[in-house]
Amino acid sequence: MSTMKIQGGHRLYGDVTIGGAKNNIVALIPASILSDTPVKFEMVPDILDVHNLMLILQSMNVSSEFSDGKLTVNPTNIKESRLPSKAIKSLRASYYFMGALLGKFHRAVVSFPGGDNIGPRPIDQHIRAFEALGAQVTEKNGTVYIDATSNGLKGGSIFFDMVSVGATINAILAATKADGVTTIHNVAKEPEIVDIVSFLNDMGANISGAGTDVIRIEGVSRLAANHIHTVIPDRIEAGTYLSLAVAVGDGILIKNVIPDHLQAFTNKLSEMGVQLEINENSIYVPKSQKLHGVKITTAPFPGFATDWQQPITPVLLGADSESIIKDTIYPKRKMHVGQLSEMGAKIRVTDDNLIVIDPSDQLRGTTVSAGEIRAGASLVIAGLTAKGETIVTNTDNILRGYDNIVKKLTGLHAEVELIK
Ligand SMILES: CC(=O)N[C@H]1[C@@H](OP(=O)(O)OP(=O)(O)OC[C@H]2O[C@@H](n3ccc(=O)[nH]c3=O)[C@H](O)[C@@H]2O)O[C@H](CO)[C@@H](O)[C@@H]1O
Ligand SMILES: C=C(OP(=O)(O)O)C(=O)O
Repeated sequence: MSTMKIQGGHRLYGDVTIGGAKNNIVALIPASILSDTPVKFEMVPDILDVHNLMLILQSMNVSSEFSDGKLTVNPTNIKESRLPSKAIKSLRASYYFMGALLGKFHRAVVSFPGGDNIGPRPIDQHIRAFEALGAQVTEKNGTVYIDATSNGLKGGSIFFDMVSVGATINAILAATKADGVTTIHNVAKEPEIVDIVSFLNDMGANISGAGTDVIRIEGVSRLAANHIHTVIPDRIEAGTYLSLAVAVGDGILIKNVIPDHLQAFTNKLSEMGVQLEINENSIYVPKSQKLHGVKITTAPFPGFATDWQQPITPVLLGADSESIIKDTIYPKRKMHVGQLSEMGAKIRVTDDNLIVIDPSDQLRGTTVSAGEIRAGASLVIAGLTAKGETIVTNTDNILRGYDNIVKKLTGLHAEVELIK
């Protein structure tokens, strides 16, 4: 595990370019095994999740090459094989191989995924989707066995109990090559879902309704990549740099963003009193003046993302009144709270799982641990605002999903160092 050393208390300035979205590429890579030809992506973030997905591909005899933000995946010699459980457990999105392998071979054997420690993360809705398509699903010793080889994979109707990004994408991956028509109700509408559908349709899939509550899929037998697919900008990384810019910036331009994907976040910043300059694909954050406390309730897209609640917390510590965060998606997602308290933040969790943030004096640097990716982002921003040195341990959790973070921070004149 690596460690990050931060010398806090300096104002930051300049510009930063947002990379491709983690939650987009981690679905696109498993989806690429459905193709009958090599697939190319650009604007691929250099994050540990991508490298671990490449290891999983390799175990299936799928070659991949990654350099300079360009990734090629060649699934033409794919073989069914045992997937490496260490890599599978290193990230959440390895569960997309369930849907992708089911679509490709009509069966899949995949261990339970890993990912962030943010409270219970069941996969019952994914399983419900596979069963609705005719698969039999069993679980033994932490491994999920999904099999539709006896009667084939057939289109069906899927009704989700709750809106789930992962279950929606897994259902799409499985149904794309199933026999007949599938309708999926109560689906997630995140931009990453709209993009994966556009990637699959571009290869010959027949999927409509992405971005609405119901997706309809007419199965096809062959997919072939015709174009290089560009990964969409990471709206969570953008929210992280927006937070940093408000917390400690003297004028920061955030480039390569889709402002529409950020509306819930930028609206909250405006409500706090931040005067953002929102352009077509960039946002300028001037030095902030007085900030007001706000109430935040996380929700599925287009609501305020759960993945933003921790990065925005150090900004709320600098407000002139109390703020309250209610995470409806992951009510127990609070790994940053104790660590921020160690730095002197006035922050607490109530019995009913609200995070209450009071105006706090200047934080002080100390050693804290990045319990998960967004808690880690929160601590990095806090460390940049704090007096003295902050050591963030367990930074592999941050490197799972933040592209070139040290380079980007030093580009903004931060004093940050990664110790491997
Ligand atoms: C790789 C990826 O894209 N990760 C994102 C994805 O995770 P992920 O896809 O795992 O999250 P979901 O959208 O599935 O989870 C939403 C809610 O549904 C619940 N649920 C989900 C599936 C299921 O079968 N049963 C069930 O009860 C979850 O516990 C959670 O409370 O969406 C989350 C919510 O926006 C984000 O925080 C993650 O960054
Ligand atoms: C929860 C997250 O990631 P994952 O689903 O990959 O664990 C996240 O990106 O904030």
